[in-house]
Amino acid sequence: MSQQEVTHVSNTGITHVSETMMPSGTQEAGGSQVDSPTLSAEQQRVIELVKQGKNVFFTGDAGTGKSFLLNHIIAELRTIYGDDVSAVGISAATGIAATHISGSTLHSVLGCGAPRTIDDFEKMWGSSQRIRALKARYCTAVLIIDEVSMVSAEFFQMLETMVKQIRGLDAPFGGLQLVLSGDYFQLPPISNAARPGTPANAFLNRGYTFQCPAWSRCNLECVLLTKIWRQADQEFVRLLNAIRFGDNAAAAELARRCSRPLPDHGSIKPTQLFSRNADVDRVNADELARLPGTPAVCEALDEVTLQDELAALRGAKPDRPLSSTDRERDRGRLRRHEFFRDCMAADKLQLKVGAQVMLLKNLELGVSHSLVNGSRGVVARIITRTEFIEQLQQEISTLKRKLKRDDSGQAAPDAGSPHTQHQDVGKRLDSALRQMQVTQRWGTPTSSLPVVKFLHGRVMALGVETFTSELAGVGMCSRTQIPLKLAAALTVHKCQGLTLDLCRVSLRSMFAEGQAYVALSRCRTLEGLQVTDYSPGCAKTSQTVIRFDQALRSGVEYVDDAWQQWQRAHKCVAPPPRVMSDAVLIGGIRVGTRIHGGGAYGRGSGAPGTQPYAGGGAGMGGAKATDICYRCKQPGHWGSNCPQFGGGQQQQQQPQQQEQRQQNSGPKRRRVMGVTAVAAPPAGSITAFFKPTGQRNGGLDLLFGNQKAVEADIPQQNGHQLTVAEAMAWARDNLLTDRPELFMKGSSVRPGVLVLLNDTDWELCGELDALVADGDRVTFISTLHGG
Ligand SMILES: Nc1ncnc2c1ncn2[C@@H]1O[C@H](COP(=O)(O)OP(=O)(O)OP(=O)(O)O)[C@@H](O)[C@H]1O
Repeated sequence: MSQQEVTHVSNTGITHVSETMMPSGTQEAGGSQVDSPTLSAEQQRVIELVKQGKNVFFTGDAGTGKSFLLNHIIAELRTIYGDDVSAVGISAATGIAATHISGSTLHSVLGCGAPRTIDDFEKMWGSSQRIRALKARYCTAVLIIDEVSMVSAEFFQMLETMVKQIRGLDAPFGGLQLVLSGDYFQLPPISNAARPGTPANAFLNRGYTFQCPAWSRCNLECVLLTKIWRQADQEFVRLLNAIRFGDNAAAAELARRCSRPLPDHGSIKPTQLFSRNADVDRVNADELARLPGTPAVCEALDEVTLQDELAALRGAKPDRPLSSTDRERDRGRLRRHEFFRDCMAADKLQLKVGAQVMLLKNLELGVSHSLVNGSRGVVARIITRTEFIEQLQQEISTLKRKLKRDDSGQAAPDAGSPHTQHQDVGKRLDSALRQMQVTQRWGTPTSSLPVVKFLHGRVMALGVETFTSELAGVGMCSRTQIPLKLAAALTVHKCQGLTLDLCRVSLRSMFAEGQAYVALSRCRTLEGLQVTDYSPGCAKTSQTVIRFDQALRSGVEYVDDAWQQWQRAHKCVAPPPRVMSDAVLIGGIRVGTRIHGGGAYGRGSGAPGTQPYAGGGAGMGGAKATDICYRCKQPGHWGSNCPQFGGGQQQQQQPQQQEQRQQNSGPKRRRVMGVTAVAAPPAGSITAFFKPTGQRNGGLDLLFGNQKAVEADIPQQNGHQLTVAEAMAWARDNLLTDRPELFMKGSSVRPGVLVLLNDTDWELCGELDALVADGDRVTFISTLHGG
């Protein structure tokens, strides 16, 4: 690889920001270039472990070459997996970190988006393409996660649970090989605080990955990189290392030594780093003013859509018609919504040729040279909307022709991997068609749009994109705007992973742990660094991270009780009011028999108070003829009964059962992560929900009277709140019709049975000791026999 010295050349002659991107990896400390960089022994050791198929986590100070090494690992894996690029999932915690390894964000690689509730993880089942990839191509392959310090414990745990379910293998991450890289002394995950009224299923994104049960299960080989490559000056390294551990005296000393202004480098401007967006915006505006000419002002198209309009757009039936007064009130609420103040895309974006910019959306994910949130570039030209549409039309015709040629087998002989290139073309075409649609709705024919030259050399005319925010029960706010932000100055959160030759760091209002360390460690040399606004206490370090680091260095396993504490805290959050009724399905598979009255009614389908298995309609397993399977996308059955996945063997419903179901009305059910959830019980009772989903012989359903699901009100045990262990024992004693040893082993479930508490892996909730409250749902899923 050759060094990619990135300079942004504008046609004004001004060259802003000199920075070196990670993929280069050919810099010696101090900045001199070497022709063929050699890996150090410790870096080489990591490569060997990866080649041996081990799950690996490597860490080290800022500048120890983690991203550099990852690029080498990716190259090695390419030689192992050849053209099958999708065999290696290349991801990072943030969009900008992903650009350093030519990958995508972890959210997009695994398809869960940025989750707001636990239910959002079900999106991972949403793409049949991704599921096929996870099940088949990824079977023997690798998932790479860079900047893993910014992935939360809860996120990591949910991913592990979901990947395991999707792949149908109980091994950690369903047997995927993991390569994790990051430095926990740098920026932590951004977590959300739970407040009274926060929904019980809100996703709070808490903790460091090493605090969740999945981490220890992954059996990671941990390697500590010790050689710092970014900085050669040992005095600089010493100060940075002290700041890493929260030494504010060292931060003060560095600030004093680097307080002088930087020498004038002519057209090359230092990158300015701030903790807060407001400072970044101010500096960017000043820098823009310095560029010649009048700025093009690009106005956003802001819209609000009421709940019933939204439902209609999504093909659903609105709940109830709103009066015109209510509609006006809701519209007002949406227009005043904070989204329009906080949206990353400005309402009036000012651009000039030569302006430094950063992309705010992931475009064309998964193609080579993906453009992602955080990609840096410079405005090369400004064109009108009409010109943009013409260019896009030409591009669309070219892409269509190319696709057609590929389809007819006339791909160029040197095409490398025709399959991958074909996919790239398809994705680019999709993206171009989408852009055409959105951009035609925005602005006027003479509105300005930028042509941007990105860091890896790609020049691209940008249309607009839509940013949205939904206000539950009211509607949706949306802003359609060019997905760019001025970037002569950056927030520290956006600069993690960069190596800079010249930078000016403001230490004002550093609010996060590791933030000052990240900012100060970007620069190669003391000579290239200017520090302003020192404030006492700016160097912050997490004590948890220090303890983890100590454990790592002494080779012992790190353990704390954060996991249990979060679960207890989460339980204190008041769940949203839920309505009790008797049996309604919302888009789910059906469902089971309700057994009232605890032990007395407990056994089998013929027990008093039970209702027979009731399907959801004319299709298989309760699906209606119009219901679409998420797995094969065919109508008439749900994923759990998909014939292509071994389902569909259960009997078609009897008319009597259909009739029974039509009579049911009540507990609202949703599909959550491939299982069925049920609404709250009457006050005073405790309800657990059992969903044995074994599919063939030996499946849990056989043990529960051959029922797909069983619900039960469990009497309070021994006067205290029920634990999952007690709920399970009760189920064994009262509901099981056969072979308890296939359900439980000792006081726990037998291996191969997954347990979810309120749709969350029970490991996140304290396993056997987790408390079950009124309305909680306990779900058992057999992963054996294709369950
Ligand atoms: N073996 C090597 N030979 C030459 N240069 C190297 C080597 N390893 C790393 N470097 C260089 O060191 C610099 C820092 O590397 P890199 O950015 O990968 O570190 P990092 O550990 O990922 O840093 P951070 O944690 O701050 O993101 C880069 O300029 C990179 O090219």
